[in-house]
Amino acid sequence: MEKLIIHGGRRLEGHVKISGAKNAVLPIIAATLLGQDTPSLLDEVPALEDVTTITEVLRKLGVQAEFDAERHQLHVDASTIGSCEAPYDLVRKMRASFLIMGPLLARCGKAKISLPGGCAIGTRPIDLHLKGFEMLGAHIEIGHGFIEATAPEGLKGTKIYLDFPSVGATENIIMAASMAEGQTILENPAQEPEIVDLANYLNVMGAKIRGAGTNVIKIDGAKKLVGRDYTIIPDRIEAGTYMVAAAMTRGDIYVENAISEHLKPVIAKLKEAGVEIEEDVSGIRVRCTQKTKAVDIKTMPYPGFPTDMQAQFMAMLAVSEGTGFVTETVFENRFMHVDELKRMGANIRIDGRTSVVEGVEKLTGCQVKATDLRAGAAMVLAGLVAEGETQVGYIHHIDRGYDNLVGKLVGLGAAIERVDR
Ligand SMILES: CC(=O)N[C@H]1[C@@H](OP(=O)(O)OP(=O)(O)OC[C@H]2O[C@@H](n3ccc(=O)[nH]c3=O)[C@H](O)[C@@H]2O)O[C@H](CO)[C@@H](O)[C@@H]1O
Ligand SMILES: C=C(OP(=O)(O)O)C(=O)O
Repeated sequence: MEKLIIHGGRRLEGHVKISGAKNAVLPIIAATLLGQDTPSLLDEVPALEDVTTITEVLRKLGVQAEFDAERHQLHVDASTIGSCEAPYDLVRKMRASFLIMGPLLARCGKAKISLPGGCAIGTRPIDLHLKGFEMLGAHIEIGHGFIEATAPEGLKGTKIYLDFPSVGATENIIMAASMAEGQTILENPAQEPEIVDLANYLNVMGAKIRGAGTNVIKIDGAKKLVGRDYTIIPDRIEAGTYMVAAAMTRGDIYVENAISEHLKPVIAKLKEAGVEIEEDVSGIRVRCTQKTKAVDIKTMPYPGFPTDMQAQFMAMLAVSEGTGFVTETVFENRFMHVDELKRMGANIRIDGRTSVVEGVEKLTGCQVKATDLRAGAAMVLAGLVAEGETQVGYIHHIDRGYDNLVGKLVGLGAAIERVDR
């Protein structure tokens, strides 16, 4: 089994370059399905397992898709689509595969996709996606583990209010509505920077989307969208993870490409913890000279504190001065890392949706597992400051979302290696 072996206690310093955002590139790759006539060339595509998986999904649909991981470029020619069906083996690997439903419905008037199922962090239903498709005029049938959506007469623009600002539902609805007849008004959508990136790409393809990033999005359906070149935004969660690494190791890291506008709650909380932050147009410098102070965090949809940074902050709080409260409101079961951190000596107790983290003097290295992607990142961060050796297993979760994690950390002076034993 592949593992990461970390020897803790090294101060991290230097430059790290942030890759393109996983959560922007996945919906954008799904959106390439809408591009007729000309191919799309996507730039700054991170080399991640999730990118490989969604590229395979495109190929299963009969679309030409080539990923050049060295150049970080993905070439997609969706001028013809051969199939509208996504099988379980691929959707199971990555829930974001479900994002092809909106584009397929818009482009082909039908889609059959395996039900994604739950995952470690929660049941993650897709009711809001389906409600949106139905309001746009699609007929939905569920059976034999598949969801089949059809709209033989095409989709029609309408007003849709989302009960919760779901990121995936917002993306799927925008993509479906971009080729619907007439106007769609989406109220209470997600406002994440990745939604704005998707809308920008769709607009470059010929869509008419206004208001992405605000609480109302208006989409005027276009007759046809064409493939276009596009560059993906930097990954704010990857950036935030290295910022926490600087804070925990009392290091000094320049996080190149990080966009401070996208990281406001993370920056605010790091400053509150006593970390020095300097922002400029090319990135963010993070310096820490003392033990961090405990802070409280509560995850919320954007622009609130991101749930995808909760586990990494928990690792930091585990070795901070004082007691911090971590409240998770977005996912119902995103505390799997607590037991793993406890194995390393952390003092954490869970009380419903809140974890109470009492900082300890030191963590000690041991064998732990990455129970999900960000839990895995938290284990690596804890390993960077733990006494002795930490072995992190189940690292396929980490490969889903961190491009060259080991290389980037080694470049900053960490003692970390990937082994297969
Ligand atoms: C590929 C991608 O971009 N993944 C991100 C996306 O996931 P994802 O798009 O799955 O997250 P959502 O915003 O949809 O989910 C947030 C909450 O809404 C619930 N929900 C969602 C849809 C639905 O139809 N019904 C429903 O109840 C979910 O179970 C969850 O509790 O946003 C999450 C929240 O910021 C991030 O943690 C993920 O990294
Ligand atoms: C939960 C995450 O991703 P996904 O929605 O792809 O599972 C994440 O990026 O932390």
